[in-house]
Amino acid sequence: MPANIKVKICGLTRPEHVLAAAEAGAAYAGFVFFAKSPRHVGVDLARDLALEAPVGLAKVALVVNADDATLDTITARVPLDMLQLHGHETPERVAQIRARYGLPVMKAVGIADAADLAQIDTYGAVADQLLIDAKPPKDAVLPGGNGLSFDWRLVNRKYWPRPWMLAGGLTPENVALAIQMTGARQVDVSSGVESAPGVKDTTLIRAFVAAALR
Ligand SMILES: O=C(O)c1ccccc1NCC(=O)[C@H](O)[C@H](O)COP(=O)(O)O
Repeated sequence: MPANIKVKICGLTRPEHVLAAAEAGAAYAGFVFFAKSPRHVGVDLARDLALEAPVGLAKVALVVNADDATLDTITARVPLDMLQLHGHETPERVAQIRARYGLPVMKAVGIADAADLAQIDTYGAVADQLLIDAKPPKDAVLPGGNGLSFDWRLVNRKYWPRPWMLAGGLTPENVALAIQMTGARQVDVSSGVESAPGVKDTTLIRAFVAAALR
């Protein structure tokens, strides 16, 4: 029986790509609120995209070390189903955000080697979900969305009580193998469904979701 995989397409900036993700069978759409990102959306655009998203597509706001004022504005204006914290938020800050906004929180953890896996337990105690992503290079401008993968063997056959999503360098070509090697039940992609940084590609979105769900 095919596994019930959930797919998140992150960094969406255009309504046709939100629709393509939903029609292909993605479960989550991610909107990036990070000014240095080529995928950055302001609150007004994110609101329009979220309002046009088909019912059933969960809308996720990705923020990086956001303060309360920023989160107050985003959550007041954009209809959301989840917050994704992709910076250096402490476990205390994760718990605070979760309590303040009443939305499920997914905390990103960057993995380069086995020592990094401890974060999964630390943040698993306070977050609703975890995004297990490649650790960005030291000089990277972006803390995520760099199209880099980590050694999937690090998470092979591991069990964590919180739902988690595999991310980092996934593509239509490698996502099936990544799922098979890690046992992930959820996958997240950004660069791998783009024709250029920040430019999503409908054909690649469809191919990625099909490969993940097959
Ligand atoms: O995508 C961005 O521009 C971004 C900016 C700042 C923080 C995180 C960002 N993306 C994180 C994601 O959720 C990505 O989907 C995830 O890191 C995987 O990215 P990729 O390797 O490009 O598929």
